[in-house]
Parts: sequence; C-alpha cells; structure tokens
Amino acid sequence: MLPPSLPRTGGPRDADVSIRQTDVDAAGARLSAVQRNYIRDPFIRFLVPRAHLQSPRPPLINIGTYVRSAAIDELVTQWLTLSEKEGTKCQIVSLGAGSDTRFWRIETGPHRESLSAYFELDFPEVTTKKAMAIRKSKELSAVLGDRDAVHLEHGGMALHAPRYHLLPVDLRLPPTQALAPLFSGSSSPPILSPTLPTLLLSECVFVYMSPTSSQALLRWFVDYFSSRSEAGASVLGGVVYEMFGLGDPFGKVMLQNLKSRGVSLPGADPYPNKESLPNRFRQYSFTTSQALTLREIRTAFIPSTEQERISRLELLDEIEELELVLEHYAITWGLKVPTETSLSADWNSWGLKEQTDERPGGEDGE
Ligand SMILES: C[S@@+](CC[C@H](N)C(=O)[O-])C[C@H]1O[C@@H](n2cnc3c(N)ncnc32)[C@H](O)[C@@H]1O
Repeated sequence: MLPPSLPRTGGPRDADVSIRQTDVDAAGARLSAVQRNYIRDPFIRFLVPRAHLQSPRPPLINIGTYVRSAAIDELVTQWLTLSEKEGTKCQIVSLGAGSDTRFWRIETGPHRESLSAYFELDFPEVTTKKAMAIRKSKELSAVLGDRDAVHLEHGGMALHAPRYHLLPVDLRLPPTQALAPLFSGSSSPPILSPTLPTLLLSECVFVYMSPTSSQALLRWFVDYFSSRSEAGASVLGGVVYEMFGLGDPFGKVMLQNLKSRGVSLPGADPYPNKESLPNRFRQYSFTTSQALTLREIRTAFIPSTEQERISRLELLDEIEELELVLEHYAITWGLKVPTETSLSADWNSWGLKEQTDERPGGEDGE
C-alpha cells in the first residue's frame, strides 16, 4: 500500500515525467565523464541501463560534470573530515538523489567510518528503479553490507540498509506531511538523528520546484535540528548546485529549450545573479553562506595539475561557449552552527578554497 504522502500515478503529477527524465540525463553525463577519464566512479555503470551502449557527451558537458563533481566532492570530503575531528559521525541527506553514486563512493573510501547514515530522496518512480538496480547489481548490493540487513519497503519503492536509506517522496508536498513520516515514522529513535552533523545535498533539484516548496523544505530541516538543541543539536550544512541568472539571452534560450521538453525552472526565479544565491541559506540565519559559479571554480578552485590533466583529455574548441555555460551554474553552500555549543572542529573553515598550490584533488574526493 502507498504511504499517505505519496502521489498516485495517473493524476496531474504525470506531467512530472519530464522532471524525472532529468535524472537519466544527469546519470548519462556522469557516465560519459567516467568513460572519458574526467572522473572516477566505478558504480555509475550499474545505474545506467545498457551503459556499454551509451555514447559519450560533448567535451563541454564532460568538463561541466567534472567541475561540479570535483567541487561537491571537496565539500563532502571536508564535511566527513570535520566530523572526524569533532569525534562524531555525520549524516548526509541527498534531496532528489536520482542515480547518484555518492553513498557507494563514500562507503568504499577512506572516510567510511565518519558516516552514520546516508539518505536518498526522490520520486517513487525513481526510487523504485534505483532499488531494483541495486538489488540486481552484486557490486552495489555488496557495499550495503549484510544481505539479511537490507530490506525493501512500500512495495519496493523504499530500501533500507544499516547505513543507507532510499526514500520515495514528492518533495513539493508539505514537509510535515511528506518528510516527517519518512524520517521519524514509528521508529524510535528516528532514522534521521537530530543530534549529528548533517549535510543536505541538492544537486539540480530545487530549480524544478517553486521557491515556496524549496523554502518549506529547508525550513523543515532547520527546525528539525534546532528544536532539539538542548539535546545537543549539531551543525547543519547545505550544498545546492543549480542554474541561475536566466534572465539574459543565454538563460532565455535555455528556458525555451527546456520548455519544449515540458520542463520549467520556477526555482531559478529568486536568483537573477550570483549575489542573490547566498540568500538561499541566509534567510534561515545560516552562519555562513557563499556561492561560486562553475566558471570561477574551474579557473581558481581546481588545482593547476588537474586543469592540465583535463585539458589533455579532449579537444575543446568552444572555450567562450564553455565559459558562458559555466557562468550560469553555481554551487552555493551554507553552514548553521548552533550557538552555545562547544565544538572541537573548526566548522567555519568548511568551504571551497582558492588553489594556490599543487594539492592533488578534483576526482572522487571521498
Ligand atoms: C537533474 S536530476 C539530478 C539527480 C542527482 N541529484 C544528480 O545530480 O545526479 C533531478 C532529480 O531530482 C528529482 N526531483 C525533482 N523534483 C522532485 C520532487 N518534487 N520530488 C522528488 N524528487 C524530485 C528528479 O526525479 C531527479 O531524479
């Protein structure tokens, strides 16, 4: 039986097919960047049907995927490392996770022990498909741990493992109705601990929903953690990756192209320029909130050794076009440190740092 928070198919939400299809594009782009040696990800091929038949994407898309992955990997790795310094484990909640493989990369990487639990949320159609792919792949299943401890729920739409939870939900629904039962449900304690450092990831998701819906989501998470502060609520972080500044000619063409595919981007409206992006978190009194465009990240935040390696992978003629595209995508991060809490790690150091040395990095930071 469907939990009450899930939409029935056949209703008005069938217009969401195009939004769900964006996951196929995102996974295809990631696979392509792996095939062309931009990034390493041994797991993505198990989540893309007929992966061996997929053709690689153009260099411009591969470079964009690389820059975005390198930056978010870096933020996640720092989060895991800071939790270690704090002497605690942390949680990661990935909103609109689609076919993302980050959980598997963390679990097979050096910071595995820092992770208490990883949550992935998406439409039921997407989580069902992912749960089936996980069950079918011995490589993905092996990482989840003891097979007896892994179980499907809600007719195969949800999957639970000791440290991994795949949860079906329409994120536009009121969070008290949609999120509260997923995370707390009848289980005691709730599967989402209110007292561990928790990082929210939203990679190309909020942009597909109204600002009111994404604000309600963030507000719910802020309240979930701060209302328990006496019990030792901890640090809350957020990372949002998406398009912005779509009022210019480039943005108008992008909106028009997407419209022809049945996709609109209402979530971009409050963000006409880079300066407006940190408002995403500032409106909830996050201690820190910053944004960088992918263009800025590519030039100043990717180590030069990596920039050279990438430049040798494929011939790129359209450098101006690349820069135009990259300056319409940004990563925004925000940090909320509870007051009156003594912390041993320097959480305020969390963020992307300009590269002045030859530090290795860029690929799967986990
Ligand atoms: C562009 S894909 C990105 C997937 C993944 N975050 C990544 O970066 O590879 C957008 C994802 O957000 C999900 N999504 C968009 N709106 C949603 C909503 N209202 N509820 C649940 N999931 C949603 C889509 O189904 C899709 O999987």
